[in-house]
This record gives sequence, C-alpha cells and structure tokens, in this order.
Amino acid sequence: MGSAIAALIANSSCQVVLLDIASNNPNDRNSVVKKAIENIPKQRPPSLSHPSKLAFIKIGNLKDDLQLITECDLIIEVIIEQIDIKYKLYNKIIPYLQNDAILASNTSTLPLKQLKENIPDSIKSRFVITHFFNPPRYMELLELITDQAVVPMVVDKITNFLTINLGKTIVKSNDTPGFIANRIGCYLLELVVRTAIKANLNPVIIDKIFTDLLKFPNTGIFGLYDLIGHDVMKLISTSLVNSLPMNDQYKKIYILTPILDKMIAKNLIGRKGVGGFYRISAINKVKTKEVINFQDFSYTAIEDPKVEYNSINELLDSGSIYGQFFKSILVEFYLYLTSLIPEVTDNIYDIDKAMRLGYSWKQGPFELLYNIKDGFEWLKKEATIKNLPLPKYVANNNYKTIDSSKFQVSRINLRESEVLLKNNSAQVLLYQDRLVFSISTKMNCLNEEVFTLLLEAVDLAEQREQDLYIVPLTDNFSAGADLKLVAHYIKTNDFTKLDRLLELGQQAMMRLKYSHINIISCAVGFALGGGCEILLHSDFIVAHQELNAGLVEVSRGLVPAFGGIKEMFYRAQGNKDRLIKNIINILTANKTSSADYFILDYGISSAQINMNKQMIFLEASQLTFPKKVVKVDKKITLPQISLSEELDISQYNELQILLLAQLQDIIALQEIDEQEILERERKIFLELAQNPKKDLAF
Ligand SMILES: CCC[C@H](O)CC(=O)SCCNC(=O)CCNC(=O)[C@H](O)C(C)(C)COP(=O)([O-])OP(=O)([O-])OC[C@H]1O[C@@H](n2cnc3c(N)ncnc32)[C@H](O)[C@@H]1OP(=O)([O-])[O-]
Repeated sequence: MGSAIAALIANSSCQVVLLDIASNNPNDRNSVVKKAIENIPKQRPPSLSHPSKLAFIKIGNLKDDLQLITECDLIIEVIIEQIDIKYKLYNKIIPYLQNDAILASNTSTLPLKQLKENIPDSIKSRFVITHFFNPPRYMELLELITDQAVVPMVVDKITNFLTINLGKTIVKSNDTPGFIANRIGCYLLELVVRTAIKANLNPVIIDKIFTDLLKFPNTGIFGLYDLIGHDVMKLISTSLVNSLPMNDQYKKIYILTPILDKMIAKNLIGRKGVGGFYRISAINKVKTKEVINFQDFSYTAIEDPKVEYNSINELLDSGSIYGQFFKSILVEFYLYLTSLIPEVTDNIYDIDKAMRLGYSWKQGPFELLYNIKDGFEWLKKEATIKNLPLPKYVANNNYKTIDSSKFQVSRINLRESEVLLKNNSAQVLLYQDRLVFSISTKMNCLNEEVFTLLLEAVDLAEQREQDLYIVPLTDNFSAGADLKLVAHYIKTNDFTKLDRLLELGQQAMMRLKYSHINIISCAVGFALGGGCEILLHSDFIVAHQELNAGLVEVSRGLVPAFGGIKEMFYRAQGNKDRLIKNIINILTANKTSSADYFILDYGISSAQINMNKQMIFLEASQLTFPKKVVKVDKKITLPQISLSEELDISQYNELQILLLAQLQDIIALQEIDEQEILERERKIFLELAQNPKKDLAF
C-alpha cells in the first residue's frame, strides 16, 4: 500500500519520498523500492492519475537515505502489522525528523496507545494514525486517530493536508482495535460468510439479496471477501481478535470454519488466487462467472437468481431459509454495531459515513435500519425473543433521537441559496452572491429544458454583470444528452424534434462561449458527450482529479453534435499534430480517466485541478477571473492532411470510417467558420439517426 499512497500524494503534485528496505544487492541497494516504482503503473485500478506524476516521487532505502526524511513534513509508516518491527523502524527514523514534522502510522489494527509506548515524549505530541482505505486513490475515507498528547495545531495541519491536498474525508475514531470501518465491516463479512458456510447456503443468493435489497455494492459480501483476499481477511481478523477484549462478540462469531481453511490451503483465496467463492472462467470462449461448491470445491456457472422479495421487511417476514438467515445475521450484526457506541465513536452519523466511504455502502448501517419499517423496534423485539442482552443504545431508546437529515449531507450544500429561475430540469441559484446554474435531471442529462434555462441563465448573468458557475449538486457533472429522449425521437421518426434538440444544444454552447461574462464549470464524476461539450465551451474549469470526461458519442453509435466536433477543429488552432490528436479523441470516443488526462488529451488551457470533490465549488468561488475578452475571429484554419494516411484505419469500424470521410470533407475546405461546422455536425448526426450503424439501446 506504501507505493499506492505515494502515488496518491504524487497525483496531488506534492513531492513525496518513498523509502523501502535496502536490498542485499551491493550494486543496487534501491532495487526493492525500484521494483515498487516499476509496479506502480501496473497497479489496477491505476494508482497514478497520469504517468508524468511519477516525477514527484523520489526513492531511497532505509539504510543509506534516511537523510531524505529531514526534507519531509509528514512521514507515513506503512509496514507490516508487527509491533516490534514498527518500533525498530521508529527508532531509525525519529533522529531524522524535523522539529515540527508529523509522524503517522497507517496501521489498520494496532492501537495508537501501543504504537506510542516506546516513543520519546517530544514525538508523542505529533504522532497520529492515518488509516487509508484500499485503493487509496479511490477510497474517500480516512480514519484519523489522535489522543490527548497530540497538540491541536498538529491535528489541524494534518487534517488540512489530508482533506485539501489528498481529497480525503476524515472520520475521527477513538483509539480502539480496527477503528470504525474495519471493526464493523470485517465483523459483518466474517459473520455472514462463516454462518452461511455452516448452514450450506448459496453465496449467490445471499449476495444478490445484499445488493438488491440492502443496496450493498455489486460485490456483495462473498465477492468482497474474494476481493480483499481470504489470506488478508485472516490476517485482519486474527489481529483484531487478538487485540479485542475477552468478551467481544467478534471472537464469538469468528468460528472455526474448516472449509475456509481448506480453501486457503488450495490457494482459493479470491481474485489473486486460482479462485475464491467465485471465479471467472472462459467456457466456450465466453467469460463466465462461476460459484464454488463447498462440498468438493468444484465450480458451476451462475445463473442470475431472482430475488422474490420486494422489500427487506418482506424477506424477514417470509419464514424462508434465507429469510431466517437474514433475520439472524441482521440481529447479531445490529446488536454488535449498537454495542460499539460510544466505544468506537459516539457519533452514529460518522459510523454511517465511514461505511459509505470506506466500504462503498449506499447507505450506512444506521440509515439502513432507520429506513426499514420499525427497524429498531424490530431489533428490540427479536433480541428479546432470543433472550439476547440489549446494548445501552437500544435499551435507552437513543435511536429515537436520530435526525435522518444528517445521514446524507449533500456534497455541495447550496441549501441556503435563493432560487432565481427554475424549470423541471434545471435551476439558477444565487448562493452567497454567486450565480449558479445546476441541472436536476437523472445523471444531469441534457434535454431541451436544460438548454432553455441555460440560455436564460446566461442572459441573467449578463444583465447582472456576474460570472456564471455551472455546478452539479450530485456526484456527476453530466452524462450528456438524454439518450432515452434521443432514442425516443429516433424510434418515433421525430427528426424535427431531434434537430430542434441539437440546434438548441448548439445555441446554448455558443452562448456560453461568446457571452461577455465568464462561465466557470465545476467538473466532477462523469462529464461525457454533451457534458464534455459544456466543459469545452466554458471559460474555466475547476476539475476534480478523478474526473471521467470525453466525447464518447462514437461508442454509442452517435457523433458529437452539441459543438464537440467543432471544438476539436477549433482547438487545433491550425496545428496538424493537435488536429490529428483531437480527431482521434472523437473517433476512439476517448473517455479520460483523470483531470490530468483530460487537460492533456483535450487541449484544455484554462483549468485547475482539485483533489477534493467536495471543495470544487468552494475553490472555484474563491478564484478571481479577469474580465472576459470575447473572441471575434471565428474562422478556423485547417491544416491540409490526409486522415487515411495519418491514421491506422484498419482498426476502425463502419461508423468510424464513415465519420473519417466526413471529417476529411471538412478539412478539404481549408478554412471554415464555427457555424458551418455546427451545421455539418447536425447533418452527420441526423443522417446517422435515420440510418443507424449501431442499436442505440439504453
Ligand atoms: C444529441 C446528442 C449530442 C451530444 O453531442 C451527444 C451526447 O451527449 S450522447 C451521450 C453521451 N453519453 C454517454 O454515452 C453516457 C451514457 N451513460 C453511461 O455510459 C453510464 O450511465 C455512466 C458511465 C455515465 C454511469 O454508469 P453507472 O454509474 O453504472 O450508472 P448507470 O449506467 O446505471 O446510470 C444510472 C442511471 O442514469 C441513466 N443514464 C445514464 N446516462 C444517461 C444518458 N446519457 N441518458 C439517459 N439516461 C442516462 C441510466 O439509464 C440509469 O438509469 P436507471 O433508470 O436508474 O437505470
């Protein structure tokens, strides 16, 4: 994990030093750390936002290069979970710490109290635990553990760095084994897996119920166990069980399960082994997901099972084997969970946040039970029937004080805004004197109403002489044109309405580009197709590093027609290489995987990257922009190139070849204005719609 954390820091363009053990090879003492560096670009999912970020990582070994520590403000120890080995390392590095440098351990199971036992007092005030979640680039949660000895200035400094520079959401946990997310998450994993194996139940059905009814991520429970690795689960749970108090329920559910031990012995440890509860095989050259048979460890192909219950209540009341199983594990789980208050934290909303951001649950456990009809009363009743003691939180009815509005606090809280304009698909808000345009359709998809209000928003911004911010209120900027609407127009042969949509979209884009106020787009999540076209027509983009943006239309059997093709020509500025690159973006439906890639691949010159998606609008609103100089020369010079000679067309499909010919026709004109290209875009789009090369099923 050390190299993945180094990569995350490099992504934020901070200098980072990666130290590893010195190798025995006298000719290359850095061979171990070099290997780690070589592996970074191979990590999946990728740890680096762009290969160029590797330049931010300096390497060394723990014998010859300790001096490098004197350059660092924060030192994160990420080594094996063995206290003696950690102590040895601390003794080595402490003499090199700057006076105000912070020392942090990334332990996931060892308490801070134990880590600090042999540390000099002068270091105790700046020694904390920073628990990253895997993979650190993608998981937003960071558990921060401090104690009385740590001075507030240190807590502020590290909080700022982790939040602003690395984009993490911090949940503070008490100094208890496993902290919050792993204590709860691993407990549930072990409880479900071990109980289900003992009862010989089917992992596929259990996972399906977890994902469909309890809204867990697609991996479910068994899939997650495979993803983490059975060997790693064993390490985590053993370490937890060893450090938890004698009567902790974790010890009781961590029962001997010979089938699991046999699976480890056979290297059936999940995705990195030869199989796990599931495996992917090529059956008749078709990728097939299979599930293990616990009796003989053979595998059978999975047929997607139907969940016959419409709600959790229906499942629990059903009396079926799976109904009884879920009743029993949910009671055990919730009694354990509520027994951890206030031990791990007294803040139930933090528990929910930790499970959402660290384990990707859609709802945290408290929100889940709250949303089950009479959930807490049901828990009380079931525990009483089974003669199980009630934790204080439940016995004292503390759940009655739950404030459901605190479960999912909106990422960008514009609640105090004044609504200036609004229709069913978008709104214009005044937030602390900033004019904000936000879309309210599913995935912020674009339709006529969105464009109509966007045009009105620009008019209003110009009247008020105010810049306009385009801000998503959910996790995605925009998934582009509403494809269901487009498909409907095509299916009903309503090409007049389709053309009207294209025209309106183009008009809105040009209005953004040529308005005399600045248009600032706050880009997070997906900005695809038309969403990307809005970015291309904005004056400035504040982008989350994890932005997924691009002109992806060709992958849907369409072409960009809200000005995307036009911008790819315009932005080449007569440069042949840039034009080829831009045309490749369109032909290959290039969806970039980070803001770094987007800026480079799409030739964006006015952008700023931010690591924290919750702070994008805050950052945008703090920037000052010069008065916009509206460009008047709309003529585009086209370098004379033959696309069939410049590109390897043997790899292209029918649509790509057809599009290539249309783009070549544009190039042949040598000079063109923006309006002419827009008209051609629409023509190509409509011809394709009438004679599709691919089914636009969505
Ligand atoms: C006129 C054209 C001109 C323009 O130049 C061309 C374009 O913009 S072309 C457009 C170019 N854009 C694209 O090709 C992007 C198409 N979208 C995608 O590729 C994936 O949805 C995305 C990767 C964004 C998210 O994947 P994920 O996280 O697995 O989430 P998910 O997939 O489960 O979606 C969640 C819900 O949102 C719905 N929905 C999503 N997008 C659209 C849409 N455009 N439309 C309508 N609906 C859409 C989706 O159906 C689902 O609904 P439900 O009822 O809840 O089942």
